[in-house]
Amino acid sequence: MIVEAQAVGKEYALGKQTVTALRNISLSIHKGEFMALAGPSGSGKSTLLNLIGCIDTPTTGTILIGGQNISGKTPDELADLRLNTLGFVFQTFNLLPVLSAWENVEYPLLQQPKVAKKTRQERVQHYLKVVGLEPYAHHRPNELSGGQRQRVAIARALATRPSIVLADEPTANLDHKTGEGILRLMKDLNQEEGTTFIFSTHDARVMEMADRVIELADGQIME
Ligand SMILES: Nc1ncnc2c1ncn2[C@@H]1O[C@H](COP(=O)(O)OP(=O)(O)OP(=O)(O)O)[C@@H](O)[C@H]1O
Repeated sequence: MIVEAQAVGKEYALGKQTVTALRNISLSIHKGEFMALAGPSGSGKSTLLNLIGCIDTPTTGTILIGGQNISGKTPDELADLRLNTLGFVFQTFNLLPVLSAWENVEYPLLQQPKVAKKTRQERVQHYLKVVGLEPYAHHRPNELSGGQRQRVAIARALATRPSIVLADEPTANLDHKTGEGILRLMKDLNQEEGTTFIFSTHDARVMEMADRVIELADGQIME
């Protein structure tokens, strides 16, 4: 199993109140799975992705990534895991506005000292090509369309060769045709490189392409 959640719960403190976002989630994800998390708004999809992505920690229960319990890890070890094992595509893309498409994709690679300059440049070029953005390498995010920005974010998430890509609503904010292209691209990478994909979605096309759809409601997995 590449990802395991064991009886995971997550509560947020909101003023004096406690919001329960996830309750008793147990889930195993195989290496190479193309998996969708579905469910209504507020059902806990983003929360679960953030926990698997080590961006946040569960209130109760355990998450294992590649067999390793992440709650025992130091902040440095978690940063390392995020950098080397996980790729994250956020709904808002989170590109750095002052950097070009090329530099945005290169950025996480600069933090991998083991990747030599030549390899780094080949990787950036390769992934920009994979997402069809070679001609836009020197454009900044505000000089790109929404779909193009989304593709830069995907190239950036893939360039570090993560074994797991987490994507929060990868086709939201995109027109039908662009969304279809992005999905196809992710499915091809899944099949060619064996990358595990886990995404949250409301999109029926995404669910159709998935190997498995897990349905959340009110912070729980529906049977
Ligand atoms: N930082 C936070 N503080 C307080 N409550 C939060 C926080 N983040 C999420 N929640 C609450 O946790 C629950 C789950 O939210 P989450 O964002 O995981 O849902 P979602 O299924 O991803 O929704 P959507 O489809 O609208 O993105 C919601 O009730 C939400 O209001």
